[in-house]
Amino acid sequence: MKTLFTQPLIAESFAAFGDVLELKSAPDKLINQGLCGRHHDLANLEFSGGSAGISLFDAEPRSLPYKLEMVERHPDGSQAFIPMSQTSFLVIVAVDDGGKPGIPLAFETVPGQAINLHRGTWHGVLTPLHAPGLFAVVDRIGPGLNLEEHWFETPFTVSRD
Ligand SMILES: NC(=O)N[C@@H](O)C(=O)O
Ligand code: NI
Repeated sequence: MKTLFTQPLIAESFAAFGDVLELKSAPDKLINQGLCGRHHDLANLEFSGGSAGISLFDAEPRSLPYKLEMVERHPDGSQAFIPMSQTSFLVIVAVDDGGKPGIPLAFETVPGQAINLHRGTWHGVLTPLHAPGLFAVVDRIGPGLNLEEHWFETPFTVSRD
């Protein structure tokens, strides 16, 4: 099996695939009598032919090295994974190469980071690395499957080093 080595999740490296949700160096605006900093409008959300929904995913934590067998994509909408606890998780994405995913990239988040996958981005399913694997997920609610899967002929091994 080919090995994919994880890299830290950095907004610039991830920009082609999605948005990294994290605090800026300073808030865009102070609100609530100055007691809250608003870090404003951090993600590009799309819900073609449907509407935005918020769900809770209670996912089993995985560990590295991780066997990556498939990726999927949602042609009609974006999908955000927002941890409900200060934990890190694994983010797998891949470019599209003529309707199939290219060689995936593996990112590890740090606590305090969340992601929003752009509409149609090939990605691994939600993959916590620690318990609790509780996430809020913002994605499209609407008609149709909005899901395309790709199972690799040979799985990849995802490793930290
Ligand atoms: N299928 C589902 O709701 N979740 C996946 O889209 C995923 O990316 O985890
Ligand atoms: Ni998904």
